[in-house]
Amino acid sequence: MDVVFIHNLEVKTKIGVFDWEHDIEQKLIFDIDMKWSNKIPAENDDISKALDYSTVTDFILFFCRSRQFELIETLAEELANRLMAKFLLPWIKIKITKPGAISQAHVGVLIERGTK
Ligand SMILES: Nc1nc2c(c(=O)[nH]1)N=C([C@H](O)[C@@H](O)CO)CN2
Repeated sequence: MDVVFIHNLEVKTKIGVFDWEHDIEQKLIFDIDMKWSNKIPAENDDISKALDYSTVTDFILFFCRSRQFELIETLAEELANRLMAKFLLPWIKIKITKPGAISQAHVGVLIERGTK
């Protein structure tokens, strides 16, 4: 399976279940893998046939700035739905890490949607 990935994407957004989190921005780190056939873009050396990771990144940044959730689970689910619909992705894996949440650990969620 071919993949286009965006790893270690840092985004500042309003996220969290507690009242004190509702008005501040916190850092999240996204690791995203998207199934995409890279053979045809490679054969044609043509960005229009590729899954453009710059365009996808811009969409993620826009989405995170325009929406607010309590759970990172909800953010992951909504983002997966939106990315699959907009870019016609058959499969996506999204990992979101919330580095400031617990000082002693890395915590977050990982979801996989679609058909591998
Ligand atoms: N599974 C989850 N657990 C927790 C979340 C979450 O989004 N998913 N969020 C919080 C708080 O917002 C926390 O990050 C504040 O530091 C707690 N647990």
